Amino acid sequence: MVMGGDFRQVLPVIKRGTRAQVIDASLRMSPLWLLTKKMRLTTNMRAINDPWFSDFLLRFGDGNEDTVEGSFICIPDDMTIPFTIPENSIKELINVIFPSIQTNLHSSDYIISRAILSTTNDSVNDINDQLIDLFQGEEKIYYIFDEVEDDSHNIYPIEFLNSLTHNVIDAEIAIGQHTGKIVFLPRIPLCPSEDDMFPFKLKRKQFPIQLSFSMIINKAQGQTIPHVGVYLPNSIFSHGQLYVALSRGISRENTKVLVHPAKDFGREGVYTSNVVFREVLHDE
Ligand SMILES: Nc1ncnc2c1ncn2[C@@H]1O[C@H](COP(=O)(O)OP(=O)(O)OP(=O)(O)O)[C@@H](O)[C@H]1O
Repeated sequence: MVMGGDFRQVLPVIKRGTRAQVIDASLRMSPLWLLTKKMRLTTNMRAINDPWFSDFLLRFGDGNEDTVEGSFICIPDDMTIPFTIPENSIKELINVIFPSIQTNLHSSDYIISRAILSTTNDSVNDINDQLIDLFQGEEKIYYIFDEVEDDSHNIYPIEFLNSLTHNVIDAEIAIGQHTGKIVFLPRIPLCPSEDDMFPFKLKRKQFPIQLSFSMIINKAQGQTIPHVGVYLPNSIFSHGQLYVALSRGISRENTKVLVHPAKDFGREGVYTSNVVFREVLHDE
């Protein structure tokens, strides 16, 4: 069996887990780790043309970058969007990552090579809303359809009748091995699983799609984003989050960070927190 990974990146999520529990769940702590033959990939192919950027990623990913107050690292000025007031700064970040968007709305090459990453669904939704508002054209509403599983009485609710008008979305695949293919996306039933929010099981029929001009950092893991914006309205809170966000980029020039509000340490530069659990990186 061949496994691949980078312990500088975010670790498996343990709900409400302590640092010790999160570390304990890592493969690094498994007895299997000692029996594994390790091979190291040492060249960052994604950022091959920007050695400074590769080194910077490794420095703070390994927890070796100089810090202030234990965990705050300095982001070089040219990689930052100055924070003024929230609305203006976010607009500026959007303009830098999605320049001339009005003339590129229909270019899939343009759209798939850029994204803004953030920490919470709220900020992601806010940025997605601002970007989708820039698209012109007729708005169509596609209703979701909620039902309680095994509820046989509520057979034809209004939402269901509504759903008959637009049954599928026809879409063109923009990325990956099926690029260019036209596909029909139907609604599929989704059941919110883990959280026992309700005493019954809710089934929601909806289109399995999501705007992705902006996405949360964990969702971006594994992707290459040539023009990446990172919006940090609050501090990074887990191991490897800042590293995953910034290492999606290919160069210092095309990676922009907006920290809100930037913590003032009475010195030049924009500082943001970086969490590194050194125990998973080094045999200690
Ligand atoms: N040998 C190579 N030659 C040229 N480009 C490469 C090579 N290996 C990887 N790349 C490019 O580098 C980028 C990152 O590759 P890949 O997604 O496989 O890395 P990864 O280790 O999974 O990264 P991460 O874990 O950070 O997401 C991709 O754009 C890929 O095309």
